[in-house]
This record gives sequence, C-alpha cells and structure tokens, in this order.
Amino acid sequence: MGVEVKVEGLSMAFGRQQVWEDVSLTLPAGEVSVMLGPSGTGKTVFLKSLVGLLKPQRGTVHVDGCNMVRDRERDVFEARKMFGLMFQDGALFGSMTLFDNIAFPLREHTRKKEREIRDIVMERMELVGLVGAEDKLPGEISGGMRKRAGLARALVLDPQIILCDEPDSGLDPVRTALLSQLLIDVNTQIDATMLIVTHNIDIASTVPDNMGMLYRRSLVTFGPREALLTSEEPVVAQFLNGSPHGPIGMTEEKDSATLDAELAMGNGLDFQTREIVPQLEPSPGLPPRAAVHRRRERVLGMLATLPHAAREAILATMPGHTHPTPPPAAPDAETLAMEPLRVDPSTWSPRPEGQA
Ligand SMILES: Nc1ncnc2c1ncn2[C@@H]1O[C@H](COP(=O)(O)OP(=O)(O)OP(=O)(O)O)[C@@H](O)[C@H]1O
Repeated sequence: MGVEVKVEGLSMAFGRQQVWEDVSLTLPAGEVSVMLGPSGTGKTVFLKSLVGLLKPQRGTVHVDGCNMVRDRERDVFEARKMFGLMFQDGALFGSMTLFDNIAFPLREHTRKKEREIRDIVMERMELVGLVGAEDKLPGEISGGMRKRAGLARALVLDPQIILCDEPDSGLDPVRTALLSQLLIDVNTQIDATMLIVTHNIDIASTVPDNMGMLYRRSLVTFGPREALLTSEEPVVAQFLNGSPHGPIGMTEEKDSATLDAELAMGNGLDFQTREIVPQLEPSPGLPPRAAVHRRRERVLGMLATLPHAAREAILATMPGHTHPTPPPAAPDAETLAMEPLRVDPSTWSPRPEGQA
C-alpha cells in the first residue's frame, strides 16, 4: 500500500516572489488526490517540493519518517525512491526507444539483470497499453502514447507515491477519458498514493478521492472530492464552472475594483451547482479499489467538520443510506454520535471526530 504524505506549514518563495505560504495537507495513503489551481499558482513547484527537488524556506513534508525538506540529501535521495514522477511532456529521451526509456530508472537505480528488467518493463507496458510499441522512438508516437510511456516509466520502481503533473495536457477529450480510467486502474492495481495536478475539470470530477486548490499564494481548501465539488467558495466555484466571471482573471487574480465593476454590471457569481458525477470504477475484471473502503471510514470520521452540502453528497454515495430530510446545519460531534449517519450500521462504523 502507498504511504501517507504529510505537509505542514510549507512556504516557498523565489527571491521576493512568494509562491505559496503555510500550506498544510495530508495525502492519505493509497488514495488519489487532485490539486487544482489557475496557471502560475505554484502547482508544479508544490510537486517538486514534495519530492525534495525544491527546498521551501519553511515547513515540513514527512514521508515514511523522512522530512523531504530538511533531512540530509542522502536520506532524501533514498526516500525519493518511493516516488514515481510523471511529468507534463512525458520527459522521454528522444533518442531512446520506448523500451529503453521505460527501463532507464531500473538500469540507473538498481542492479537488476537485463532479463529481469525486460520482465518489469513489459509488465508496465502492458499495464498502460503499449505492448508492441517497444522499439518506437518518442518522436514516432502520439502525445497520448508518450504520456502513457511516461506513466509506465514512473511505475517501474514500484512507487508507493505517484505524482503526475498535468497528465492530460495536449490530449483530446477521448484520450483524456482513457487516461482518467488508466489512473484509476493503476491505483487499483498497485494501491499507491497519488497526486495529480491538472486543469481538467473532467479528471477532477471523476478521478480523485480528494481535491485541493491553490490560489493567491495559499491552499484555498483540501478535502474529500464532494467538499470541493459542492463548494460555494467563489474561486472554487468559478474554477469548476470554467467561468470568466469571478475572482480569477487572466492575470491570475483580478484586482478588487475590476471584480466590483463586474458585479455592478450584473456579472455576478451565479454559478450553477455542478451535479456530482460518480467517481470512476476500476475497469471490468479488476478487483474493487482498496482505497475506497479506507477512504469511506476516514471521511465518515471527519463528516461533522464538513459543510452540509458535502455531507449530503458523501452520504448519498454510501450503501444503506436513505436520503434524509436536510438538517438545518452541519451537526456537532455530539449530535452526530446520537443520530449518526443514516447508513447501514452493519456496513460502516464511524470513527471519532477528527480521526483520520
Ligand atoms: N526554479 C524557479 N526559479 C524561479 N521561479 C520559479 C522557478 N520555478 C517556478 N518558478 C515560478 O513559480 C511560479 C509558479 O510556477 P509553477 O510552474 O509551479 O506554476 P503552475 O501552477 O504549475 O502553473 P501552470 O498551471 O501554468 O503549469 C511561477 O511564477 C514560476 O515562474
């Protein structure tokens, strides 16, 4: 199973440019999370900080006992072997065949024999649907195939954590949908902790267990997917609706005068509530995702802390749940304990509040 990534109080600046400040979140072990955010808000910088390639000035990133920000480089190098990285452009070597590209981390970081390397590479190529393309050069294949090759390469060292930076960039909608399914299938098969940076609303609404958003130098929110998908936070709602009206502008954030003028002209924040589409299931023939059961228990434990709409959306996905008459507000922990969750108690046993 994947390992948890715990980020606390992380702040990063380049000279006088503050990228983000005081970011705290936990990527739950084995679950899939997505980080959203307008361009330039520091999502790639965040991924690089998790893996210790960039060193934020303040805060910690704990992965299996290692602080990726402050520990000795030798220890960080070792801990980095738990990660598989999939970059925006696939980051393949143009002069190497796909086979050699995917084999590269094994030849670089292990002493495995070529026969063993061949077995691993072919297994990963099969997982991402690239069998038959071993001898192709990256320049001879489509963008979607390059992405899948990048993912196969990220998987060869059996990572416990997979970080994907805009895996959908440059893909058409059909290939984006296929990639979404592939990400869920990979999670099903290796149960790794995954963080996907994307602008793609379809991926955001169908793939992750959890979602967060970076904006204006901070983490606006991070939590169960239902919390973001039902959020009334203007910046989140604007982003999810892909609307030009709202706080996000072409220069990342509009000044407040522009926003006030827009509101005065009637371009209000009248976002439609997005219908929550079900999360993708593993492809036929695969077992259920182990993360789903763990996540449900975890989310039930934090239910009292979530807004009403998010609670309702979460409960609606649970077996045994009968649709309740809406309570006036999110109940406190005591109320929750008395009249718990309207789920079949033989199926779920909620944890005490705050327990992850
Ligand atoms: N090595 C670096 N040195 C100086 N500034 C940097 C460095 N890397 C990133 N930046 C700056 O940090 C900010 C955030 O960049 P980043 O690439 O993380 O944004 P992003 O949210 O991933 O954007 P996009 O969605 O467009 O890919 C940008 O202003 C960028 O210029």
